[in-house]
Amino acid sequence: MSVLDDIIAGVREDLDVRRQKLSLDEVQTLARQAPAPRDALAALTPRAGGVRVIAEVKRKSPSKGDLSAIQDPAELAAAYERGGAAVISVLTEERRFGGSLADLDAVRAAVDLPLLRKDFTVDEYQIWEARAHGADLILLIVAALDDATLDSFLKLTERLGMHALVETHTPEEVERAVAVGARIIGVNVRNLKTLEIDRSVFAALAGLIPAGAVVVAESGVRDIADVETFVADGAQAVLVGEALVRHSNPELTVGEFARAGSALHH
Ligand SMILES: O=P(O)(O)OC[C@@H](O)[C@@H](O)c1c[nH]c2ccccc12
Repeated sequence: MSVLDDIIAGVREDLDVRRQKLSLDEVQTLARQAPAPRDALAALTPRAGGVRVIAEVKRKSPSKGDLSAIQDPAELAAAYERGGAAVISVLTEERRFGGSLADLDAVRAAVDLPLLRKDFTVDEYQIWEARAHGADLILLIVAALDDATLDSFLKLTERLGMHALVETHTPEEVERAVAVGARIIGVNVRNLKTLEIDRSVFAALAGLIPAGAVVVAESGVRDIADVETFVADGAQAVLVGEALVRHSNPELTVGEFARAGSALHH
């Protein structure tokens, strides 16, 4: 069983527990009562001379273990916002990433930016749940979904006024993302089946993404030089977790990353 399969098995178990407490019907009602979604696509659409930063609240990961004892996710997200993040990502997967919907709620209450609920979406319930908790963007990992499911999840997401970051790691997955009409396409340079990072995957795949879709480089950003490389290879946005949560001044670092991209356009 790959790491991805293993993570998804846990996600499904945890989801069954939540569904016992709150039915799909009840979550749908909460989603319909939630304040209107913010436009994550607009927030990620490139401006002249700048890379958009999606700054992630990430406590731990299966590859690295504990990353940061984040005492106050709301305070961290507020620092990201002050630093110039375009979107805040909040991991909600519990077992491997130490996240929760409580973290998402805390961040929602603290910032005005669009929020990405970062999880392994394998059930329609999670999409309604994301909206009920104030998310504006969800993650759809192509490797975890068949074509029909990917298509129906993307349609439901957009019907609820949200957008999807459609994550890929191979040329075939980019093709599948494009085929369902994804408007925000991420290239994760970490292979979720082996957890290995290969930054060269970004350049190889970015060129396959048609103009009109927002191109996001995900994972493996260590420093300004990495941001510059991804931007030079076609990234319009970068998704950064570890480098921000480990830094003593995340606000400053978000700003540096956002500017690192823009320097290349002058
Ligand atoms: O911490 P990093 O290397 O900056 O990576 C952030 C983000 O890309 C990573 O958390 C991620 C990308 N795709 C995912 C899918 C599930 C969980 C996590 C992820």
